[in-house]
Amino acid sequence: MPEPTAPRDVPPSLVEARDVRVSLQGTEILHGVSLSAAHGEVVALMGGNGSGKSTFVRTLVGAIPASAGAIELFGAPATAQARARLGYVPQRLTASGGVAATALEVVMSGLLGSRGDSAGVAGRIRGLVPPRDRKERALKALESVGIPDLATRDCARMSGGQQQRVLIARALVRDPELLFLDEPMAGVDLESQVQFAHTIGHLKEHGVGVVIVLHEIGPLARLIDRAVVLEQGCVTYDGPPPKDLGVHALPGHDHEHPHEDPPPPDGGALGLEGP
Ligand SMILES: Nc1ncnc2c1ncn2[C@@H]1O[C@H](COP(=O)(O)OP(=O)(O)OP(=O)(O)O)[C@@H](O)[C@H]1O
Repeated sequence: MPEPTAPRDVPPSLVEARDVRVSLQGTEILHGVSLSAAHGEVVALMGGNGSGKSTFVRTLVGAIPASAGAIELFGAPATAQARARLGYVPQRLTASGGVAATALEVVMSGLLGSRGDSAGVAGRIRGLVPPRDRKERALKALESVGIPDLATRDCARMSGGQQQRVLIARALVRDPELLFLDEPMAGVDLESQVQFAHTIGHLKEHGVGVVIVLHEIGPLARLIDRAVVLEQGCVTYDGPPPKDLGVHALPGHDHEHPHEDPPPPDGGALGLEGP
């Protein structure tokens, strides 16, 4: 008799969304969108303005309900407890929201209501982060995005790039296993982008999954495992980012470059149309 086959040790996807539909104010915005990300995988979510990227991310993190489809987190249907294991940096938010707060305070606010300690998820389930540990963890998170020296600086007096880093630190302080970032590079200078790429590389090495909305791949090129492209609420591409064609051939690249030849009428290698 043959030996029973041992189950294959395939780790579940950190996020698995299947045929997700979302309607906002009576209009269907997402028409059956699927996406997955595994441990250590960096997935770029791309597409033109209004294609549904932010709506999709907000649905995945539980900010908007899906009208149909399935969302699994860590191999099981998404629950509030599973969502506590996520990090999320929304689009175009200023770090302090106009209220005077230091970087340290903003990052520490990421721990309010979260459960955790230095033991990570296991600790999160055991209890709240003790107040005495919060400052230390917030400082470590600021260090990981390269701005420990700005800890006591008022966020309202920081540059856009610095504020963006504070918000990323606020997401990281929760020790997320899966991170959603909505256009974290928008309005951020090249130095900050390089620092940001370094942070993402570090997370990737530690098995964190990252879903990141991008228009420009920039310094992240070497870290991105897969690109998923949305067009009018549907996925039109899901595969490796084309390596040999450079940033300008990537889906979602909708900036004009007058010094370059116009894109081919079929929209290039991925069959995407320009703006
Ligand atoms: N609260 C809302 N109510 C109704 N429609 C909305 C709402 N939020 C977004 N939409 C619409 O949903 C569509 C997708 O918007 P979304 O912000 O998800 O696109 P996006 O791909 O993230 O765009 P961008 O690249 O400009 O950020 C757009 O047509 C937008 O007008």
